[in-house]
Amino acid sequence: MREINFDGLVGPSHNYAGLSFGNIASASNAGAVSAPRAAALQGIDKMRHMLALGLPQGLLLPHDRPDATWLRQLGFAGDDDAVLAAAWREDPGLLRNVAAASAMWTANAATVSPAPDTSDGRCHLSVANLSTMLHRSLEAPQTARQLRLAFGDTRHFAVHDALPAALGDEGAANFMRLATHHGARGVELFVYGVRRDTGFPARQNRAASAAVARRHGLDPADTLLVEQSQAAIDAGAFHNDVVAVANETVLFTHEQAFEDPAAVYGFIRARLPEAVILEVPASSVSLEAAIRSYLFNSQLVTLPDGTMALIVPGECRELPAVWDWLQRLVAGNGPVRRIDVLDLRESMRNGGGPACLRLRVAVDDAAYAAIDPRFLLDPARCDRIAALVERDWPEHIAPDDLGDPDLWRRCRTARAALLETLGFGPGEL
Ligand SMILES: NCCC[C@H](NC(=O)CCC(=O)O)C(=O)O
Repeated sequence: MREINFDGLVGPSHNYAGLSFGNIASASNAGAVSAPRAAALQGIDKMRHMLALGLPQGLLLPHDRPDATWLRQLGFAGDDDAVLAAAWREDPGLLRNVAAASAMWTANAATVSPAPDTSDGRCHLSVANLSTMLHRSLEAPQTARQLRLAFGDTRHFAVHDALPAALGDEGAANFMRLATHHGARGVELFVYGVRRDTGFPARQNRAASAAVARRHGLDPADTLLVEQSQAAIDAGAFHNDVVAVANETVLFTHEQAFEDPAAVYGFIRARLPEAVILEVPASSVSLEAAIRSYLFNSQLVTLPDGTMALIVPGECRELPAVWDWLQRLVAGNGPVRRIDVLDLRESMRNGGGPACLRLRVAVDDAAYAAIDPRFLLDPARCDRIAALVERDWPEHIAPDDLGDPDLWRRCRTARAALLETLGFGPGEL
């Protein structure tokens, strides 16, 4: 069995509108000028890097933005440009929401339970409703269409629609799986937050996590619902993957990630005695430093030789406490043998690190062969996409550009050219 990372390609409308309350990077860069072309190229470089490490790599596509179809529900009428112009005039905030390129963070696209864990032996994917943030709540229908195309073979895959919006669900960013290896039956941890009336929102509802586990046919004995710590949410960890990441036998976590860490570690150790829990104490790396550097939003991956690599964002090098800790991690004789540093600054400035940009799907050979190959990458396809991005993606977007009809057309044309290059017919997505 192998694990494929499906990265979201950064869409041509990538911008800094400051839409995510509780996401400190998004709020503090509100109003800045974005660089969609550079952002997409940084993401493609990450995909190329994974391929060069000998790992399979997939792609999910940018959604249609700005989304005039969604605005029509609000009573705006006419052709797309008329709808967008009216929204910009009457309520610019609405236009900012429908212009967000946030589908790039595919860790929030769905929750995935690989076949060894489920009762029917298929890989189950539940589309996330992302209902806590307006701009992200638009994503589910287009995500569902893509996942149904990519994973349409029902002998191997089951794709579930998003849960009702009242139960906020943010997908795999609040989910961790540990197993002896990708192909073994694993334990699945669903991390939720408890809603309060003040402070930053808890985006993942406990009942949503439980529903996903139930729909996927998981064995309750191998499933744990875990409360995210209030301290982590308050410090800006709007998703659990900002403070913890797991891969096969390894859990890499901040000491303050969970409300009751001892219960989490105890459950893992009881089910998976060979588990290695790498807990970073607050005395070495504070929650604040963890969130600023996105240390835990790294991709922890198993290389073809069986050792693990940690793919970290460049910001980790800028904080001495974090960088020192990483040096100590590779110097020890543990499972993580290499640290690769990637520049993802454009995505990071909206609160999305390496792990946010990817959705993991573990499959055996037969299921791998059943995936629609248009969603899989090799170096030549990466080059073709990069050439298109160089040609068609806007170089910069300033906040007021979002009201410019030229930008809307550019975004539409760029996406259409991408879909055509990748072999998707008109109306397929
Ligand atoms: N997993 C990383 C998700 C980051 C994402 N940021 C955003 O949507 C920022 C968009 C903006 O502010 O324009 C979020 O908070 O859900």
